[in-house]
Amino acid sequence: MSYRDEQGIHTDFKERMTYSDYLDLDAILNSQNRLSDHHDEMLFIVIHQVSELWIKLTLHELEAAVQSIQEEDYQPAFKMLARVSSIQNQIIKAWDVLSTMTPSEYLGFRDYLGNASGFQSYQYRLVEFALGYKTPHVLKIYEKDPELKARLQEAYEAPGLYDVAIQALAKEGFEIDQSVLERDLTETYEANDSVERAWIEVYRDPERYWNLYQLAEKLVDIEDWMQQWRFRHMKTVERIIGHKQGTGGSSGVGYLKQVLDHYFFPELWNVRTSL
Ligand code: HEM
Ligand SMILES: N[C@@H](CC(=O)c1ccccc1NC=O)C(=O)O
Repeated sequence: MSYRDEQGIHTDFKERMTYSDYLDLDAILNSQNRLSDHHDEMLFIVIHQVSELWIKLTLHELEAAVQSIQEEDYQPAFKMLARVSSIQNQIIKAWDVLSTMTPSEYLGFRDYLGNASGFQSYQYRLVEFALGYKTPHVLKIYEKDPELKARLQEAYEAPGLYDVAIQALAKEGFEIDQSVLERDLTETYEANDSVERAWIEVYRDPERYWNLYQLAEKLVDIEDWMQQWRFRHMKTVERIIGHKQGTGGSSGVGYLKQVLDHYFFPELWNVRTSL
């Protein structure tokens, strides 16, 4: 006879549940569809799929962290942001595996990729948006997919991690320019003196502003790892395709070098000089 356990779960449901069903492994493990019969295409697909899965978890954590910070519930936010950094560290290690692929091996199946490119990774754009980097041209790619476009548009207009961190500074009593507090969220965040002055105070007296100080350092961790990911991507691309044009239509390595110049949380880096 079937009955419920102390958590209200049916025992016959428990008996039916399996490892594969729970994890939907059929869907996941039947999604490595090579277009060529080149041995290394499997590596290429798997690296991208695991990266996208980690990015999915990153977004889940970032969205919840933004909400916690807005609610001034800092401890859970710190935990989630620490997890994001740990995931970033994990994805960066994937470049070591991918680098075992030589230029000749990649060229053996590159043509099959057509115009597909990491440039089209919408999850990567959602991370950039969550970090306040709002580049409008990336939205155009998704015109043909209204559902996806709507999700991106929403994130594009929403406050990012740094916006809520700056609101936290204002809630603590720091004088932050209205132009920042009421900024157009669809623009990429730009450095502001009142924000830098506030962070300087926080860094001069960490004990007094312990939550804000911890928050700042978590943001620096995330930006630091993000830059390391971008750098390893650029270098891996250089060792595999040199300065060839990208399948997405960009200059390739030149473009990837250029995005490295962008700072997500500029004042947190400036503060190091100003202190
Ligand atoms: C052989 C390996 C790889 C090569 C040769 C490569 C090459 C490139 C190039 C040339 C671009 C510039 C856009 C273009 O014109 O196509 C690009 C962008 C991008 N790639 Fe890769 N990539 C590789 C692996 C990866 C992996 C493993 C990921 C992880 C998900 C990834 C994610 C991205 C993302 C997110 C962008 C957009 C970057 C931006 O706009 O800032 N790529 N890639
Ligand atoms: N942009 C790459 C192609 C590429 O890397 C790619 C192609 C399809 C799916 C994911 C990719 N990865 C990252 O850009 C190239 O120019 O070779």
